[in-house]
Amino acid sequence: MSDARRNSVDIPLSKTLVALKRVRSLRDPATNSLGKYATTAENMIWETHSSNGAVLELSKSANYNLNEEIGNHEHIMELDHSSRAHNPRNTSYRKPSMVKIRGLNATRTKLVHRVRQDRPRKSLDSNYGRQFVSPVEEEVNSSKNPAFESPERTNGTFVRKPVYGNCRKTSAAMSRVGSPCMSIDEARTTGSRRSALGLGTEDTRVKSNGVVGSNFSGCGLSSCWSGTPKYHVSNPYSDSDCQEQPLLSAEGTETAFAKAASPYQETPRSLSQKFRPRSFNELVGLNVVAQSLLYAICKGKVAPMYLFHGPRGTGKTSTARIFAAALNCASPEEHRPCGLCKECMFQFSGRSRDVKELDAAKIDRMERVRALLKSASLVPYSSRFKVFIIDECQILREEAWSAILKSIDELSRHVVYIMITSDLEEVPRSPLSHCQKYHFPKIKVADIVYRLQRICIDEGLEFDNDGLHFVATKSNGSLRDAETMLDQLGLLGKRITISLAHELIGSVSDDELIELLDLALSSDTANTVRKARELMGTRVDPLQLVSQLANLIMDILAGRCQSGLSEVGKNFFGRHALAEVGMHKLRHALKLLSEAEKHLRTSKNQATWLTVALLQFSNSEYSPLMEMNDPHGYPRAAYLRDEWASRKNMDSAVCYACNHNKSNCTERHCRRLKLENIWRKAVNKCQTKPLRSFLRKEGSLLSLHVTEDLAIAEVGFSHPDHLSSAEQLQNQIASSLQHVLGCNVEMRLKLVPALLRKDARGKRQSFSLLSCSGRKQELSDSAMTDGDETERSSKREPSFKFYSSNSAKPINDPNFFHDKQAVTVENDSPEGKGEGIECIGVQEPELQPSCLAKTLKLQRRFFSADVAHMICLRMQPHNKMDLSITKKSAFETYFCPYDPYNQGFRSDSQFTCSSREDTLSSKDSRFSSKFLCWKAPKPSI
Ligand SMILES: Nc1ncnc2c1ncn2[C@@H]1O[C@H](COP(=O)(O)OP(=O)(O)OP(=O)(O)O)[C@@H](O)[C@H]1O
Ligand SMILES: [Zn+2]
Repeated sequence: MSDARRNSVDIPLSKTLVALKRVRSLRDPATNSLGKYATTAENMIWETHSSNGAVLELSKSANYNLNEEIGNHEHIMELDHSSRAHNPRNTSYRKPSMVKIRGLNATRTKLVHRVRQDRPRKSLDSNYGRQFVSPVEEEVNSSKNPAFESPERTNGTFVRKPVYGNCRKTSAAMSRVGSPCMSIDEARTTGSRRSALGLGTEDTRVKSNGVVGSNFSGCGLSSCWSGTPKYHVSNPYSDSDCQEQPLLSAEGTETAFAKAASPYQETPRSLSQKFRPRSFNELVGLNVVAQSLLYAICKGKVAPMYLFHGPRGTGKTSTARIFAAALNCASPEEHRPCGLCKECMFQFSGRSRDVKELDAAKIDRMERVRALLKSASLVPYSSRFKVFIIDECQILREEAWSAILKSIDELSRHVVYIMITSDLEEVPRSPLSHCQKYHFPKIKVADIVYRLQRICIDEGLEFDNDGLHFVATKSNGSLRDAETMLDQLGLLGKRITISLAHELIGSVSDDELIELLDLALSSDTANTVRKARELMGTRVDPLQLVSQLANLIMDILAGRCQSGLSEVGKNFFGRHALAEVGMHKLRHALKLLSEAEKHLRTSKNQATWLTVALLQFSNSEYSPLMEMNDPHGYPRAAYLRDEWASRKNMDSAVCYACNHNKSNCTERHCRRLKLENIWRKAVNKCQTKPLRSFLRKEGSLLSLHVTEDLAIAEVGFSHPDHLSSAEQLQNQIASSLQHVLGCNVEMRLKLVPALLRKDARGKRQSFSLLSCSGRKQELSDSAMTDGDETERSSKREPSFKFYSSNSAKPINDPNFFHDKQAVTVENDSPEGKGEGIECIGVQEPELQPSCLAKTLKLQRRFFSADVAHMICLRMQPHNKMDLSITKKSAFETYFCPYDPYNQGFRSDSQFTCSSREDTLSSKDSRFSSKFLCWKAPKPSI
C-alpha cells in the first residue's frame, strides 16, 4: 500500500470492496476471523484518542486495525509500541485503516459479531513474551514502508519492550476486548439506554456529524492521560481475570497485573514525563494548593468546578490529574492518591472511564458541549466522581460556559469539572465566580534548582550548582522548561555547567554582560562597539542580548545582583551602581533598551541599532528631583526632567526641595515631603546601623538649597548632645547626602529645641484606614513661612490622605471608607511595632487603581504610583475571591514587580514579605481577602 493511499482520507466504496477482498487473505491464521475489520470498524466508531485528551475526530486510533486482524493482541501491541515509540512517521501508518473503515459501516455489525466470538480473551500477562509475525506485518514489510521498520523488530519478530508515549494504537487494539470503549455489541446492548438519553445510535452519530468516539457512553469525547500508555488488555471492570487478580500479592509486592497497569512502567520520552508528579507530595511549590485540594476531599467539600490558572509548565495539568485520582482513590484519605489501588491505577494508566481530559478546542460546538453534559449526567462507572479536566478553558465560548454552569446545578454531586487556563484574563467574568480558583504561581528558582538536583542525582548526571541555577533562572518559573533544558544538557554527556548552559542556550554570561554594560555606561565608545560586535557577531542574537541586558539591569536595580559577585561585578558596582546617579543611569539604559527592542523587531540591521542604543547609555541627565513624585502621588519624573534641564544652568538659588525659585517657594507641604524623602534616602545610605537609627530618630532635614554645583543642607537636632554627636559624624552624613543628591553638599547643623522627637510623634503600631481618612490634612493645607518650619514639625503626626477616583481632592469624610466597607488593620507583629503598616490597599470597586495608587503612595511612599497601579489592576479580576490571602500568597499572587515602560520603577526586593505568613487579620473576617499588606524590609545598607 502506497504512502499516498495511506494518507488519503476518502476512498470510494469500490476501492473499499477491493480492500475487503484483500482482507480475506489477512485472516487470522489461528481463528480465520475477520477480526481486523471488525475491530477497525469498532475503532472507527468509538475509539478516539489523542495525546492530550478527548478527540472528537474519527478514527485516530484506527491505526492498529490491520494488526488487530491477526487476532493476537500482544503482538499487535508490540508492533504498535515500537512503531509509535520510535518511528515518527507512524501517523501515516494510521491513515489507511481509517480509509478502509469508512466503507465498512454496512458490514460492520456482522464483522463485529464474528470477531467477538473469535477473538481470544487473554490477559496481557498470559500473552506476554509470545512472538508472532502477522500476515499484515509481512505485507507491510514487503511494501518496504519505513513506518514499519521498527527498531524493536529483530529476525522478523517483535520483542516486547516497555512503552512510552501515548499508546493509542495499543489501546485501540485492546479496547474491543477490554477497554472502557464499548464494542458494538456492548453498544447494542446499551442501545436502549443511549436512545433514552437521546444520544442516538452509533451509526446515526457517525453519519450525522462525524463526532464519534466515546468511551463514556457516547458523549463524543474520550481521552487518556497525555503521554501515558493505555494498556487495554482487558476490561478492568468486567474481565474476570483482571478482577480476580489482586493488585497486591500477599507479600505486599505488586502483582503482575499491577505492574502491567502501572504508569511507572512506561519509558518516558522526556524528563518532564518521567518526573511528572503523581501525588500531592511530589508537587513543587504548590503546598497551599495541594493542601487545600486534599482537605476538600477529606472534609467532603468537593466543589463542582475548579479553575486552575497560572503560567505554563507550573503543574496545573499534573495537579488536576492528581486531584482527579485522589477524588476516586480507594485508600484512606490522607494518603490519596495512593497510586496502588485499582482506581488510581486505571486512572494513571489512562483507562479510567470516569476521568476525562478534554481540550477546550474540541468542544467548540454546542452539540459537543451537549454530548459532554449528557455524559456527565450518567452515573460514574465505578468511581465516586466523574471528573472532566478541560484544558485551555479560556477558549470555551460563553454559551458553552453557561451550559456547563447550568448543568452543575442540575447534576448530582458526582461531577467535578477542573478547568485549566494559562490566560485568566481571557476567561469570561461570570463563570469565574462559580469556580474555586487556584493560582499556580511561577515556581521559585530555589525550588526549581532543588528539583533539578534531585533529577540529576536520579539520572546520574554530573552537575554544577551554578549550572542548575542558571537553567532555573532561564526557565522563567516553568519547571517543565527547566526540565526540558536539563534534558538537552544531559544529552551532551558532559558535566552540566553554567558555560555549557550558556553555549546551549546561546546566551552571554553575566560577567560579559556586566563588562559590556560597564563600557557602555562609561562612554568608552570604541570598546563598547568592539565588545558588542564580538558578542553579537558569534555568540548571541541582538534581541536576546537586549533581553539579557534588561534582566541584568533589573536585577541590579532590584538589589538582587550584589551577593556572590565576581571581580568584574564588584568593579562594576564600585563604579556605577552604588550612587543614585548610577541607578539613574541604569534606569535610563533600561528605557533605551526597551525602545531599542521595539525598534529591533522591525529592523534588518539589529546589531547596529543595538550598538547605537548602547552608545547612548552614558548620555543621561540626573537630578534627584526625578526620583520624587508630587505630593499627590503623580509621577513627575518626566516633568521634572525637563524642568531640571532648563534650570540646571541657572545661577540663581533654587529651592532644591520643591524645585521653585526660592522666593516663590510657597508649597510648604510639597517641600516638606521632598525633604523627608531625601532625608530618608540619605539616612539609609549611612554605613552603620547605629548611625542610621540615630539620624532617623533624632535628625531632620530642615531645608535644602542648591546653587550651581553645591547643595546646602540644614539638618536639625532637638538636643545639644545629639547635635554634638552629629557634628562628629558630619562627614558621614554629608557623604550620604551627596550620594543621594549627586552633587557636593555643604551641611549646616542646627539646634532646634522645638523639634519633636520622632518616636513621640505618634506610634503607628495601630493604624486604621478609617481613622486615617478622618484625619485633617493640616500639613497640606497650612501655609507656613520658613520660620514656622519647626513649629509645624512639632505638630506633625502621621498623616495619610485618601482620594476617591472621581475627585482630585483628598477625602476628609471619615464615612467614605466606612461606607465602602474599608477594613481596619492592626499591625500587631512584633517587628512591626513602631514601624507601622507600610502599605495597605483596599479592594473595592469604588477604590480605583489611580486612587489606591495615590493612597499607597502617600502612606509611606514605598510604592511608586505605577507599581501600586499595577497591583490594583491585578486585584481587579479577583473581586469575588473567596480564599483568604496570606501575606505571602498575596505577594505571589498579585505583585507585579516591574514594568519597563514605567519611570517609577521600584524593585520588588523592597517589598519582601514579612516572615510571618499568617493571614492578615481584619476585624471583620469578611474582608480578609480584600486587602493586601506588605511590610517593607529593613534597609539593607
Ligand atoms: N509544580 C510542579 N511540581 C512538579 N512538577 C512540575 C510542576 N510544574 C511542572 N512540573 C513538571 O512539568 C511538567 C508539565 O507540567 P504540567 O503539564 O502539569 O504543567 P501545566 O501548568 O499544566 O502546563 P501547561 O499550562 O503548559 O499545560 C510535569 O510533567 C512536571 O514534570
Ligand atoms: Zn488509590
